[in-house]
Amino acid sequence: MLTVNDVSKTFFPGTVNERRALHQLSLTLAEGDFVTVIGSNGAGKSTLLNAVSGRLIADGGSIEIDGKNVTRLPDHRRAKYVGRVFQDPLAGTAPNLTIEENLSLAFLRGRRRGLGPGLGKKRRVQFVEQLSMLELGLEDRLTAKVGLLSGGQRQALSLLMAGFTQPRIMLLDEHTAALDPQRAELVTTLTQRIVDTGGLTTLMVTHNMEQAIRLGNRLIMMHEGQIVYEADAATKSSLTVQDLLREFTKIKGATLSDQAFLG
Ligand SMILES: Nc1ncnc2c1ncn2[C@@H]1O[C@H](COP(=O)(O)OP(=O)(O)OP(=O)(O)O)[C@@H](O)[C@H]1O
Repeated sequence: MLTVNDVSKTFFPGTVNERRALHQLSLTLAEGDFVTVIGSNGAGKSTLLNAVSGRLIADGGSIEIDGKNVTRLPDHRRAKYVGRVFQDPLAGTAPNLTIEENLSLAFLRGRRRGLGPGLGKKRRVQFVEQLSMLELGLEDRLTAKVGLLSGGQRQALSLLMAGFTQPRIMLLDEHTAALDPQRAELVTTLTQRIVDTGGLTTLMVTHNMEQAIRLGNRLIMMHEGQIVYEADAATKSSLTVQDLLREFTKIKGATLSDQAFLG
């Protein structure tokens, strides 16, 4: 489903600001895999997601989604394959548009743009159905401006929108990190539900090790642009936060950033 083969990315090469963000990284996700990604600050987690989404073009290596080589495709040409939710609840939705207009945009993503055809009666019924799944009462507020929603509600909506068109790959980039613990838990539960319902192939970056263990069927740990530890489904089912900390201390000089530990 997703093949990242030997991908490298260096920012400002040959200058004093040179930063090697990804170093010959390879990763393969089968259909329906849900891989959680942890690692130190600056390990290259977001760069990996950016390389997959096309926001950044890798310097070397190749990326295939569903057997199609997308390595050189810019993000707007990968949009129909990729759903993404960012850390910032403001990033995934348009505040001045209503809930149903935002959903329409998501629905039309990767197709011809325009709000008109998105707002038919049939589609509205579908929106209500999808919103009900969030259990936040948003289905009764279709014409409310999204800017009026709380961070957690917006993030739940972003998640729904990202999963709406059954993307071939779902990218979640610390999407619960900016929320208070209660809302983060809600969005985590919704994530599991939306991924399960759609059978979505997913890469999720998190700084919360407990969440990384609880969600998904595989886990990877990154450090300095490489995957330094990987747990398959069998290993992950009995993995503990202590195990992960132990793995991490094997990497000399590194400190694993973990929100759960930072409180
Ligand atoms: N647009 C950019 N321009 C220059 N350097 C960048 C850029 N994006 C990332 N980097 C650098 O690349 C490295 C990897 O960054 P990245 O954001 O991928 O790490 P991360 O694992 O997501 O970190 P964090 O957990 O802190 O978000 C870092 O050294 C970072 O400073």
